[in-house]
Amino acid sequence: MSLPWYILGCGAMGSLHAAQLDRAGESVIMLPRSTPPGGGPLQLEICGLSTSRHALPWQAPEASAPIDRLLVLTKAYDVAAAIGSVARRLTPQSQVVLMANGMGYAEEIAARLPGLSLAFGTSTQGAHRTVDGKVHHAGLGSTRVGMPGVIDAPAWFSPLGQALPDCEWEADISMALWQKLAVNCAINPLTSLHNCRNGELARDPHLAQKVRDVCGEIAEVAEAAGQVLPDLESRVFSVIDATADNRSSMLQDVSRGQRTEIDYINGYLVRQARQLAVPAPLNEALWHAVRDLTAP
Ligand SMILES: NC(=O)C1=CN([C@@H]2O[C@H](COP(=O)(O)OP(=O)(O)OC[C@H]3O[C@@H](n4cnc5c(N)ncnc54)[C@H](OP(=O)(O)O)[C@@H]3O)[C@@H](O)[C@H]2O)C=CC1
Ligand SMILES: CC(C)(CO)C(=O)C(=O)O
Repeated sequence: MSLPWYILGCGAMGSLHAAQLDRAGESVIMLPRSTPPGGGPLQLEICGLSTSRHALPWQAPEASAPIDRLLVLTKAYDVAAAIGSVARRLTPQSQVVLMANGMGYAEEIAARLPGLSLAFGTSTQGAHRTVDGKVHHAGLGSTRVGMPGVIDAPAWFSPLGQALPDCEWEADISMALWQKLAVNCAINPLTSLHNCRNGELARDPHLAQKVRDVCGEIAEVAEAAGQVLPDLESRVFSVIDATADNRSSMLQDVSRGQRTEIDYINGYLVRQARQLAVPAPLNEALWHAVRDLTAP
């Protein structure tokens, strides 16, 4: 058996990934931020598109065992603090895989913990926590994992690639992350502000034009940052089609009055645009409008 996979962020996606690794026979150790009730193994029940039950070992973040393989599945705004809570257990040999939506948290980690080996994942699986404490597997999807500049999959990736459905090493992860950023920059704030499902962004001509305008701004910022994004608009519309019935994760956060990931989505794009002196007024407006929606 390979080294254990530690899971930081034991919510919907963390639980789903833990279950998929456990089903594949991998050793999994959960890192919940508070002690699970009863103190015994952490009980997980997955329902929906896949069903299984798991009793998984867990450790407090401040335990002392070194962490060799760490999968981080918190929200973007919690990534740096969550990794900080296990920083003493990480070594230059540790492999950290960051799976949150958005961009910008890698820079926060590099500033606080320079020298960590970071890989990035992007997933189109879907999951949410249910009121009775289960995790509903709501969307089959694929996962791409990679490290900037690393073309071939390193050995540590193999068990992860086999455990998660349709999970492959991505030779150009920077492009994949920019493409996912563009998808989230266009779909998430517009669906949140117009309280609509993803598909409405293609059906309503006014919203469809906004999607095109957001994509245009992103393509220019990305290009100034050295990242060409071919066919961006049609890729974003394909995701809108494929997820037409979804309520985006941001719309769900807004509906529950929870913090959104906007600072790491359109907010990240605008910070890049400012640094590169490229105008991005529409992304800036969307960033502020969504922040206003959830302002205390
Ligand atoms: N859900 C989905 O379908 C998809 C989600 N994503 C992305 O995956 C990421 C995770 O999303 P999701 O699973 O839905 O989010 P959840 O809110 O369900 O889970 C986040 C988890 O992170 C934990 N957490 C927060 N801060 C810390 C910390 N400092 N230390 C340890 N754990 C911490 C939370 O703990 P606690 O339970 O104590 O609050 C919670 O369990 C997001 O970036 C999201 O955009 C991407 C694709 C699809
Ligand atoms: C792809 C999309 C837009 C699906 O809803 C998503 O990633 C999200 O909701 O955060």
